[in-house]
Amino acid sequence: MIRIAVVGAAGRMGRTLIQAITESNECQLTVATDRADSSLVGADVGELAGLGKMHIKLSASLDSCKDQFDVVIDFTRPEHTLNNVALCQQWNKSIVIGTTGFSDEQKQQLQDAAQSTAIVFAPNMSVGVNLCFKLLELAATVMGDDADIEVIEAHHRHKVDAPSGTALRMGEVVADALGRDLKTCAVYGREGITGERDRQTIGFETIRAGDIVGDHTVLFATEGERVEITHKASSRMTFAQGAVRAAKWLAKKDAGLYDMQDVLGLR
Ligand SMILES: NC(=O)C1=CN([C@@H]2O[C@H](COP(=O)(O)OP(=O)(O)OC[C@H]3O[C@@H](n4cnc5c(N)ncnc54)[C@H](OP(=O)(O)O)[C@@H]3O)[C@@H](O)[C@H]2O)C=CC1
Ligand SMILES: O=C(O)C1=N[C@H](C(=O)O)C[C@H](O)C1
Repeated sequence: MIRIAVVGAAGRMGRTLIQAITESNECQLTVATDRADSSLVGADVGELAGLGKMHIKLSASLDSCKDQFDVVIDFTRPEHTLNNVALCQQWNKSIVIGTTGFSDEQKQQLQDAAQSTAIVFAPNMSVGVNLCFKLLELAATVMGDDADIEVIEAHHRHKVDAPSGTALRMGEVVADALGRDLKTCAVYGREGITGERDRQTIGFETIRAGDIVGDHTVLFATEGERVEITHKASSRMTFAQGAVRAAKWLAKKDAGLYDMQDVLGLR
């Protein structure tokens, strides 16, 4: 049995992860934490996730539980994730990271930590989105520089980062396939007198509304036809099940920075 600690356990993904781990035969939830000042600390995490009593209390931090888990699953915020990575480094634990919104400097910190820690870091844990990354490579190669390329994403009103981590990764995949640097060719939203579109750019549009779980479309448009590659998540369970799959896979791995393409054998 792989013993799992879920951090951010009271959050949207945290609660879904508790459910997904409970449904897995090879994993066991042993630790769940959230903000130290949360009024939910001390609550039964099974009840938090709507599953009835599990007799595991929501803890204020990982410190007091370090002998009780093998792998951490973290869907929180970048600063908190980096703290948890430092603890995993110190205690020789593995970590699956779904958190998005990292700066380049923070991503470098993850890369550095992976010298001595096994990390799966992926902006989207669903099988479908990871399949789309492969389809995008092909579409970009075939449609090439003839196409105008736009990445459009929609998420719920509570999301705090934009564009989504998935949209940015989609942009990177397309840019890499076309030999472009996303840092210099990305255009984020448009307003006012923008001038005509530069074909070398990759545009990003963000929608935040209601309870949308996560929609992503990459549009390749030429004069005469359009190709659209779309993924729509209808339940957070798809991300949670992907994260549990990653935790099982990671438990047998040496230090390194991996993503869901590695976990799913798509590399
Ligand atoms: N890779 C993937 O497949 C997916 C990634 N995500 C990403 O996962 C992250 C979380 O999403 P979601 O679950 O919707 O967000 P939520 O805000 O619902 O959950 C985050 C949880 O982490 C807690 N938290 C945040 N900061 C700290 C901290 N410093 N110390 C302790 N606890 C903290 C929050 O507490 P509080 O509410 O008090 O701040 C909250 O309970 C986002 O970055 C999102 O983009 C989401 C879905 C899929
Ligand atoms: O915040 C979310 O909800 C999601 N975030 C991830 C992202 O930023 O790409 C993945 C998913 O689309 C849901």
